[in-house]
Amino acid sequence: MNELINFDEISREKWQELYRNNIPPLTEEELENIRSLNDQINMQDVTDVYLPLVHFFRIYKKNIEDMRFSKGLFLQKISKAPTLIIGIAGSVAVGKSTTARLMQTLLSRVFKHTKVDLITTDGFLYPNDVLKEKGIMHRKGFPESYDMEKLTNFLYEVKSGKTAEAPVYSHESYDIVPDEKIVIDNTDILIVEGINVFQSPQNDQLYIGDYFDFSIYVDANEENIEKWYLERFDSLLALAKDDPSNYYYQFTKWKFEDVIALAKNTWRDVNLVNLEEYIKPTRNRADVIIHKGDDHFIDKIYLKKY
Ligand SMILES: Nc1ncnc2c1ncn2[C@@H]1O[C@H](COP(=O)(O)OP(=O)(O)O)[C@@H](O)[C@H]1O
Ligand SMILES: CC(C)(COP(=O)(O)O)[C@@H](O)C(=O)NCCC(=O)O
Repeated sequence: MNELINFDEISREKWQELYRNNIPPLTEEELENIRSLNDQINMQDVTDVYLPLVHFFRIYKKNIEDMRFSKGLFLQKISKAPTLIIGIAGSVAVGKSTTARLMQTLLSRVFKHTKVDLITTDGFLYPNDVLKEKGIMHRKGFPESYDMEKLTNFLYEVKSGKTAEAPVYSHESYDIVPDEKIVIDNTDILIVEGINVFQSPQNDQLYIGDYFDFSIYVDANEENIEKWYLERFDSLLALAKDDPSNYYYQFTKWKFEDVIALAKNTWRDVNLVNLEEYIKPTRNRADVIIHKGDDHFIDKIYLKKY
């Protein structure tokens, strides 16, 4: 069975055509600002793909606001608008963080006076000492390596309008950063990015999917993602070369072919297995799938039909 049967496949050309007329263009200066914030982004992707996506999200936003208003009339109680939460999922190294940062910038520009925050779910991984104690250090990124109850409580607090705190993970230390927190307060839109955002509950009470108002899955073929994983591994090594406190520093002393073998094995034995078993099966829960081809070029968009 085609697992994407529930989606309309839209080519990049058609997508940009569909939405072009509705889009107030960003100024050159605004585009330049986005580029300086995020040098990975191809400006053509911004105008052809991401701006239409932001405007598509507007439909969801309006729908949610109308529903809240109507419910308020029925209940004779007007409540404060809850934070809208956008989930962004996909494989390790597919480019979720890059997409999430770009969406954050665009949303806050297109919806003026809107506070848009971003957190990543790797902050909810158990710290390395807990993973070691549980004997699952080699399973980092798999469902059991996350404190899903903490993540669910965090999302509940955000939705309830309380001040909420998210822990922070660092690729450089390869661990949770002790005592560092991201504080979410009075946020209009929160983007939650991570490999596990559409995963199933660990018990019947918890389902984080209930908290997402709009969801995006970043997709690509496995050969490309492996390539991007290896390139990122390389960048992490380059960053680490003069910093003994960096987790990747140790590998900068290894022979080149041994480092490549380590990165390839980690991809094959950990991240690829995780992708096939736990991440890709959640793809059809997204409202929108962004499909990337070679060199991160977005070639197709899939929209959920029902
Ligand atoms: N649009 C893009 N163009 C070029 N490189 C990109 C793009 N998106 C991501 N990358 C690169 O691909 C690698 C993985 O991206 P990242 O955002 O870190 O992935 P994730 O958050 O999914 O693990 C990084 O090296 C990043 O610089
Ligand atoms: C911490 C992560 C699970 C987070 O994923 P990401 O933010 O890179 O998508 C991943 O980067 C990771 O460390 N995986 C474990 C195996 C490895 O060292 O790549």
